[in-house]
Amino acid sequence: MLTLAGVSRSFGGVYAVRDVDLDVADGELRGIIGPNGAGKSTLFNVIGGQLAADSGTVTFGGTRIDRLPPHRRAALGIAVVFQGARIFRGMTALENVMVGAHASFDSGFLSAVLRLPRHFRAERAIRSRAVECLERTGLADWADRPAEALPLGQQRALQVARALCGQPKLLLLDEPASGLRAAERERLSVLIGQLHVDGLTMLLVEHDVGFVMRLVDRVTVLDLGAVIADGTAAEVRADPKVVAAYLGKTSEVTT
Ligand SMILES: Nc1ncnc2c1ncn2[C@@H]1O[C@H](COP(=O)(O)OP(=O)(O)OP(=O)(O)O)[C@@H](O)[C@H]1O
Repeated sequence: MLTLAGVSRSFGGVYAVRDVDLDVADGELRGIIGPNGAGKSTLFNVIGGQLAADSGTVTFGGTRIDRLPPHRRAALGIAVVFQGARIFRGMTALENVMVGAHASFDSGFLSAVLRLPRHFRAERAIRSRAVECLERTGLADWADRPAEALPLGQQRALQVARALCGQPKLLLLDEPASGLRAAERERLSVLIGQLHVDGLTMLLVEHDVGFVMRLVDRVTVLDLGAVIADGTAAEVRADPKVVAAYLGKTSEVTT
């Protein structure tokens, strides 16, 4: 479904991502790990379109996407959950999720302004889809609460719900577990596991190695921008290159 071939991106002459090849199959949950500064976020942003690659190609569902802006990639079915709790304050949880659906509905600006029936039909459809997404992420009881009143774990789930509301084919998650307490982490892990069972293709970039290893089908390990290992959790854990990359760094491969 997603293929990267020879993707590189540098900042000021220093490679953040270097000659990366990556193949994510339909329905796969792929983890991307690596020590601090390994290039995980840069790679994530190159796939989502927030950063342009200097060279290489990114193909999604057979279409070259590496020159497309983020909104065009979103329209093709790539949804992104960024680092940190990016919620719309002053809006309810339900409204936050509804925002995620607007990209995939074309009710048109003019009909919205003129309040045409088509616009109302679209709004109703968006609302009911958003309610489903809240239910799917365990947030139904929070629907009418201001988004900022939700605990951090629920705010993360809300970001996932918003992404799901656009009915993506590929969900990109950048460090979704960061800052969460153990119980919240566990709930998020169950949610991602359930989406995987439902068949959603996901790419999980995460600092917390243990969180990734328990969840994913395959793990890709980056170090200094390059892929140093790719395989099942057990294969990657036993790889001397991976152990060496993590030695003396703040993250522990065994956590
Ligand atoms: N906008 C930028 N400008 C300059 N250098 C950058 C920029 N973004 C990333 N880098 C550099 O690119 C390298 C990879 O950074 P990146 O944030 O992708 O790594 P990471 O694996 O996500 O790290 P972390 O786990 O600490 O978030 C680092 O050396 C970083 O300093």
